[in-house]
Amino acid sequence: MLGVFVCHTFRPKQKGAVLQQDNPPSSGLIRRAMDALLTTDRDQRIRLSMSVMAALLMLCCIAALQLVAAAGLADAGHVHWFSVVCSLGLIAVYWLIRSGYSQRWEDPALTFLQIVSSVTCTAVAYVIAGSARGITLPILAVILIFGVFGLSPRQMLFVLFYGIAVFGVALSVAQWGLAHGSQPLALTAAYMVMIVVMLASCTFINLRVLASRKRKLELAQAAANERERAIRDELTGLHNRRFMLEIMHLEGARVQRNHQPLLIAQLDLDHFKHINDTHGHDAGDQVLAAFARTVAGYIRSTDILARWGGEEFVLLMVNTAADNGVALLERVRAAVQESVLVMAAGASIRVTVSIGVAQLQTGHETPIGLLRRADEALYAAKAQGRNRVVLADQTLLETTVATG
Ligand SMILES: Nc1nc2c(ncn2[C@@H]2O[C@H](COP(=O)(O)OP(=O)(O)OP(=O)(O)O)[C@@H](O)[C@H]2O)c(=O)[nH]1
Repeated sequence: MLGVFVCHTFRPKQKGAVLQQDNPPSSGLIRRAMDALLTTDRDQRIRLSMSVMAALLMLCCIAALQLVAAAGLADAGHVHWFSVVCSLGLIAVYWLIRSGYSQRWEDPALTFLQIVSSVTCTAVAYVIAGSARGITLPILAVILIFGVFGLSPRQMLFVLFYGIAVFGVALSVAQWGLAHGSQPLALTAAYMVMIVVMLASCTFINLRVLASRKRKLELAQAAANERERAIRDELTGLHNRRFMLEIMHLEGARVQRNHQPLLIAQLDLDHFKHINDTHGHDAGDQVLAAFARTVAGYIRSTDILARWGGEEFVLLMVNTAADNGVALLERVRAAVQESVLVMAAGASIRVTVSIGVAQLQTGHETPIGLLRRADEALYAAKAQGRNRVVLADQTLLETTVATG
């Protein structure tokens, strides 16, 4: 039963036809029943499966108490009421999660509520279980194991102190409050010691587990930050040469496989040395950053722009035909020509850009070969007077777009 429950609880959302055919005929029925019980929503399914597992555990506890009562060791009336109240509690928790009502709260899985109420029920079970009260200790242990992985450190600390308090009361009631329940005080003390040990150990493990989970997250975050730093250009915020080389190889292989057009453009600011010499290096930096923003505002989200180095940029345009790419680059060129960067000191700086662009030749051309042709086209653009777009392979486009 539990095996079926676990298999169907964590099954993938979609199953292929082949897999479904391989299943025995009853599996469809079981799956439908599981879907009805746990829903098909992945998050809800996890929450409900945990609460159903906790409920099965509590039902085992109830069954054990019923056996104890049947053996005449516990008051049947008390056990009866305990069973009814616990069952109603389990149904209420299941309903709150299944209906989606619990999603209004911070903890939609109701883990904390379930663990605190389970600890309370176990303490009550200790009181009413008579001389068989020892059976409640393993139940408490299993409940606490759920807490180790499901509670925050603060919640777990609450459970620690609450557990000590509620079991302290339960042990006192069982020891001194019930005429039929008394046992040697030393045995009660031994129970209390074991309960405190269990609660404290589980709290310790919870803190360790969460600390290592946090450390793992921090390491993953640090690795992600490091990776981001390694592929970003600090000045412009664009991707850098290293990233562009990686992407060029990946995209190059992909488009060759899928026979899609791929364009690479090299963009180089004109007479940038003059800007540095006239306005200073800081002003040059601001021009580079402003240029990056201008170009980024014109390209599509699927295009990738990177700073290749110095005042040189590379733009990769996937699935783009030569005429469309050249038209876009022409708009970029015009926008750069139009924009004016006003410096704090009052000086206004204008720049122009020369652009060489090439389309990947189907067959065996590598992205590096493509880049070389784009670079040659850029050289041609510079040679023809700058501030223009030159396409490497003129047969792809009737005319080279050239403006002065
Ligand atoms: N401010 C600034 N300048 C840089 C940076 N990287 C490179 N440069 C400068 O960019 C200038 C590039 O000069 P050149 O290669 O002669 O090119 P150019 O002056 O743009 O001339 P053409 O490309 O032929 O139009 C050099 O003066 C570099 O020092 C940077 O990060 N910031």
